[in-house]
Amino acid sequence: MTRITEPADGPAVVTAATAGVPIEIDGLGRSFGPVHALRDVTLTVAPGEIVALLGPSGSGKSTLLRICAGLEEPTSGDLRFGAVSQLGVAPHRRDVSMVFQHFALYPHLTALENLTLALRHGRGLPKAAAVARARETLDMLGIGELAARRPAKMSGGQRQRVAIGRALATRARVILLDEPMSGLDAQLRVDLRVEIVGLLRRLGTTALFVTHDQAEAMAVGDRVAVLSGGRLQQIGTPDEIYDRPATRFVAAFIGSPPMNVREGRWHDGQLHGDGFALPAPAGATAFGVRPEHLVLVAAASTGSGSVPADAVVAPVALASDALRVTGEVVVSERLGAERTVYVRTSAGVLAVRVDAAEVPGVGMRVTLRAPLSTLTFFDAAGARI
Ligand SMILES: Nc1ncnc2c1ncn2[C@@H]1O[C@H](COP(=O)(O)OP(=O)(O)OP(=O)(O)O)[C@@H](O)[C@H]1O
Repeated sequence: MTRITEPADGPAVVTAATAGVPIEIDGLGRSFGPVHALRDVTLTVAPGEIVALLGPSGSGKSTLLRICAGLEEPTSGDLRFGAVSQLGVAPHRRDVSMVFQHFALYPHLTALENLTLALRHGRGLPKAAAVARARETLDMLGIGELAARRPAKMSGGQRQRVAIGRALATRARVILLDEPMSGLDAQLRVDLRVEIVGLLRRLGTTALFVTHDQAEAMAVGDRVAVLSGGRLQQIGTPDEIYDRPATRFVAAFIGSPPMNVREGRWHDGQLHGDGFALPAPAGATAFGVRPEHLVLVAAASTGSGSVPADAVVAPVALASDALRVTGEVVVSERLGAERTVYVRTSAGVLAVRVDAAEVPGVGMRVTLRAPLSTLTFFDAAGARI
């Protein structure tokens, strides 16, 4: 049960959590004619857990969310909230609340009235209780001063805060958020996501959060579910998804820039490709290496002769290097404390993450190295070996 207390020195706060129910998505499929929007998706969300649904456009994220909301029926599989199947249960009979990409606030109502209406009609609260809950929720979101304002007189960020407030105010045990912050500017998105996560945690609501922004998914989700072509590629904590991608798709989708992936042919214990040959497990058809695992060593040729190959001292013993390619720096991008350097090698253009203090200039000849322990191998079906 959620409990509200009123501290002497501030707005009401929710002190107890665990209001959420578990969600079991069990072999869900959804076809639209020949289009398989979802294929055999199975995942469980724990009570109070936030799972981010991440994938490119058309991967099935919204369809999965709409099935959870009851706006769409699956073609196969089951959906349970707290062990109770929701198939055939009308949206308004499900204990869910949804936040859409577009605010969908009533334009003729103030912020307070928008929330109050949802609580009176959606949850059947008596007027006084609905107004009190609405005010408290606006305060929790730091927008109490907007209570009397209509949507037309709010900024986009304020409108979306009110829309999120309306969904959270209902205290539904499942909250579904469909790209709730797209359309807002970058800084506002970061601020708002911190607030949303904080609120969801305080309320203990089970949440599914759809986004195609991987940084947002990794920041918001206790776990991230990566979808591609209607299939669940992997579900795991942000660390698991990043450090141990289950498939080649996840490896190349997560990370900025993502993992460098190169194809080859395996024989005699090695993966052979254009410009490389590596010791590799049997069945490997591709290897991947994260940009931060490549060690960049200057190998420039100057007018007076060669610079020593290890002019930039690398903390990796040469003998253990599985990968060693040479090339030329083609782009160098400064990103805060780090720099991403793109190097054209015989194995194609590889992205390398270096400390911003290291400045390999464009046109510089460099060697890239990586020990075997940092390489990931994939089989012909794209699964990690
Ligand atoms: N009502 C529909 N009728 C026909 N096809 C549909 C319908 N809804 C979704 N689809 C198709 O199902 C697939 C998945 O769509 P969905 O909207 O779930 O993807 P998404 O990952 O949410 O994409 P986006 O990030 O662009 O919103 C797409 O190929 C889409 O065209």
